[in-house]
Amino acid sequence: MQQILDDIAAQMALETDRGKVADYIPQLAHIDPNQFGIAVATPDGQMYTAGDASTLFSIQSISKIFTLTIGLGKLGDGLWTHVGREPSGDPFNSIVMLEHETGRPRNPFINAGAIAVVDAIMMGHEPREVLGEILQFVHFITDDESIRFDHKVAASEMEHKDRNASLAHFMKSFGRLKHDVDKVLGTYFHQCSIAMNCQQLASAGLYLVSNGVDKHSGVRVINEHRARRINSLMMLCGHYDGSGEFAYRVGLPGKSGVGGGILTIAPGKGSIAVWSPGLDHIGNSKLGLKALELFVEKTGWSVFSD
Ligand SMILES: NC(=O)CC[C@H](N)C(=O)O
Repeated sequence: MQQILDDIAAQMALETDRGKVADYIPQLAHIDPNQFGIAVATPDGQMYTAGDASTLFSIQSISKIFTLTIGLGKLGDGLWTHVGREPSGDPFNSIVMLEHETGRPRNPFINAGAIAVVDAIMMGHEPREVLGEILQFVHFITDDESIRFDHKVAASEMEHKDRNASLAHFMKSFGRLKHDVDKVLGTYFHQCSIAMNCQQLASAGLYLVSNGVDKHSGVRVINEHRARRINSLMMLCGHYDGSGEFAYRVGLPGKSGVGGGILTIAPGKGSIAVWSPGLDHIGNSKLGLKALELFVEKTGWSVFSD
């Protein structure tokens, strides 16, 4: 495994077409695109890394896996009255379907859906309390209390909130959001601003590798059928309108973020985190996708092969 990761990192270092760093969040625009990291965590407690696997980056939409898990834990299947579970085929920040579907977002991984999930888990509480709960959850699944929000990134998103604010107000106009829009957005932007490195992220994914149980601690994080369903949603919706391409090229549940990270789950085998800040035209990490495609070719880790 170590050799495989070293080979991938060496190959990625030679790539010249690295995509474009997200600049609609100004705080992310200055990040050096010449970085690449990969980490693999396995249920037996091993961690393999290569490249910039210990450099912190903004996990952005990868955090939507964690709020979905929390939402399912709190509301059970009641969560599905707030958000659907169908792929959208549209960009992550699209508003078009909301009008036809009475303000109920297609799935929890597009921005509108993640905002609806945040509103659902707030349950009358203040952003600070909800954020405390989200961070505590991340500390719990990583067993790492050093993980923090990046307040500068969150503030930068709040300053340029127009698109997400439009989504939120539009949903509220259909009576879909219960809380004050700015409070929901503030919570959502902070959740997206969590800074983690590939090692921490790979370790965070382990509960989805082992049917909802964190094998490190032996603690059950979520029940088995919910873990399976989160993986299904990641496979179908985790890369927005690039989900089909990701399934075709990688064949594993994965969730990307505009910080350039991708968390990928190989059920029963391991959790793979990759990071390279340059994005493709859809907003998914360009080298991240390439590296995962290589990884799956070399390891045979795919839900479509045994
Ligand atoms: N795809 C993403 O990672 C998008 C998340 C980002 N915080 C946004 O709302 O635009």
